[in-house]
Amino acid sequence: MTKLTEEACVTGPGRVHRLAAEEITALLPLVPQWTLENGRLVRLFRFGDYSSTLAFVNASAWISENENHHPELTVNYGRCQVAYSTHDCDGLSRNDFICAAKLDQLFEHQQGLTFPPI
Ligand SMILES: C[C@H](O)[C@H](O)[C@H]1CNC2=NC(N)=NC(=O)C2=N1
Repeated sequence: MTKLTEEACVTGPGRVHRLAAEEITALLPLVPQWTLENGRLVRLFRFGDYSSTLAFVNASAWISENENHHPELTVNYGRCQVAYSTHDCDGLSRNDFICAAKLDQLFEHQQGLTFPPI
């Protein structure tokens, strides 16, 4: 199996496979920080300040546009909840797990960045 972060989403009506429960169960360990909530794949990312939160939101938007796969975002000071589901199959698809893995990678990269005080 390839690494989820190295895969690209396959999108568009009729082109997306709706994952069965056992397929979801097999994929969840690959994104251990995410949980299933009301049929969506969800993770709460936390940040030290608002500008870091928005930096993540904007960087995640690049990934969403690049993959043509978009999450629900709930943004507050220091927090961004990301919730994936796939409208094209009215459930979860591999696209949700691919993008979740890419956001995990983005978050880890951002944590390693330090900016000089302005
Ligand atoms: C036509 C285009 O492929 C679809 O509208 C894309 C856009 N972004 C999407 N995002 C999500 N989460 N699910 C989709 O099914 C989806 N489909």
